[in-house]
Amino acid sequence: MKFVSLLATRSRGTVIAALVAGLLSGAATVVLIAVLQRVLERLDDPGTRLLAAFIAAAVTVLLAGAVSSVLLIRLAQRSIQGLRMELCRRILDSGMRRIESIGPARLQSALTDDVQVITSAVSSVPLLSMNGAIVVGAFVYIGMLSLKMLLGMVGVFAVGLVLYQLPVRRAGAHLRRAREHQDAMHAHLESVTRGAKELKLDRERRDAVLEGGVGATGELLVRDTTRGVSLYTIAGSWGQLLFLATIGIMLFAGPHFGIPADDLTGFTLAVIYINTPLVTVLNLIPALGRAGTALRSLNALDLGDESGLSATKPQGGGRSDGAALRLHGVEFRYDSDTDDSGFQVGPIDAEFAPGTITCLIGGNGSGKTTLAKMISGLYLPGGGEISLNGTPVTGDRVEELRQSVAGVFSDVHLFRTLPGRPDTDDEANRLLAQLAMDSKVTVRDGEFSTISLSTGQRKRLALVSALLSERPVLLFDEWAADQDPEFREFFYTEVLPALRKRGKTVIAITHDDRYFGIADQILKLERGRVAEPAAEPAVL
Ligand SMILES: Nc1ncnc2c1ncn2[C@@H]1O[C@H](COP(=O)(O)OP(=O)(O)OP(=O)(O)O)[C@@H](O)[C@H]1O
Repeated sequence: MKFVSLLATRSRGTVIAALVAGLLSGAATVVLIAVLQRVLERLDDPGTRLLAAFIAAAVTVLLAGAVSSVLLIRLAQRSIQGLRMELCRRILDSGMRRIESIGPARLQSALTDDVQVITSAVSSVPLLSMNGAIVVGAFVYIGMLSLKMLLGMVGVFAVGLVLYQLPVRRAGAHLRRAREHQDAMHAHLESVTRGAKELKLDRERRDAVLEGGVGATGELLVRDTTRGVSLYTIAGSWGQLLFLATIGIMLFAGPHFGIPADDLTGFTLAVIYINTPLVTVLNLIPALGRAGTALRSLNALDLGDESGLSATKPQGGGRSDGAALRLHGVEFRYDSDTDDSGFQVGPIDAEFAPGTITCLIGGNGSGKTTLAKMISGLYLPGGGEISLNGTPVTGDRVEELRQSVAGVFSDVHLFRTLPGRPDTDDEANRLLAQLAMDSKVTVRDGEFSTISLSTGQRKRLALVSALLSERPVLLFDEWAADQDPEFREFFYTEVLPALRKRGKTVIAITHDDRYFGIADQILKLERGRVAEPAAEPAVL
């Protein structure tokens, strides 16, 4: 039903128009079969009226069917696009923590596999409706010939339908399992593409990923998909069997129930006429079953909804010199999947003033990135309060906080297009020259000419993007870790002080103790808490 509403909610008018055209095509089918039967009864001289009726009915069947199909094709394509947009919106409206815990493999699988399966099913709807209209039309015609025949036929089909449900249910169960294997397969495929270097250097691991991962999961996937689709196909071949059974029963038993020979001829004509449409409909049902499973899987994506936080446009934030951030007892907890250990960052009290540089330091896993995600509004603190320019960040002010921060995280995604004003090309090219990237990359119409670069070079482009965004708060998560000594020095002694001079609030997560001296404040984390007493900035 979800599948039907997927189409119906897009455009009620188009659905109704397609339905009316489909009904017209079905009604014309009734007329067409009736005309054919009359012609067969008077083959010697059918007459021009029957010829005209035949042409009119045939043209109406084709035209109305085509109109219905075209409307449904448009509707189907719109539905697919709507579904894709809705899914992307749901992902982006979801909390960062949710996105991280669902993981890229599952999200990728939803955006590609599930949407693809639904796409192919939605694309088959026009064919389904056209053939469905013919089948319904033929049923109506049989009913008009004789109610007894219709009841007999409906009876046979009802039994068939009940029996049809048995394999269909089992098929559904197999396809649901196949869907789970598909998620696991995505994770293995990601290991192959992203971990190609490591796998080439480690034969044992490569075999494990190939045989134990892709191979083993692939076998399960093949098994369950084959069983599911085969069962659907077997169920579909019931159609053929029902056909023969219906014709046989009617032709052999009909005369004993007083059904005239002419009606039996009309009946046989109608049943043979719907052979191909019926088989088409039955063959398309597996695709609908798979789409149902995919839709359920998409709905089961527990993405949550933070859209309320970004519903209103931020009042302040955006471009300004700097922003005053204050943390009061903020904390965040990662819960463990297996036990109740988890990891807690905070409660933390801290202040970040405009025109200052804060170095956020501490050992690996001490909570620096987690704190940075709270500071930038990506993680909502489980307790405590963040204030931005003296106003507590609650509810829809979270978006204001997010839009105030330009963050370059260690796993930064580099976009080819630059943020901000359209006239930034000159400024961007000047920054590229300062970062010694001008021989490799240029900016034109707000786009980098290339982003196929080394890790350190890509980080420099990410820095250019962050600087151009003109946000009041700049947050760097170990930006210099991938840079050569010369550029490390440049970053700490030129870039950061220049930002401070412009009044920006600068927060740099760093392990580079050589440069701690540039900081106005050093915040050291140990096991998620600020180390006491706070370390004093060393003098350069
Ligand atoms: N995605 C996650 N899921 C569950 N726990 C996490 C996750 N990310 C971090 N943690 C927990 O939080 C702790 C702090 O991680 P965080 O990334 O904030 O540390 P960090 O100080 O930035 O470390 P590093 O210097 O290595 O980057 C980790 O030790 C881990 O226990």
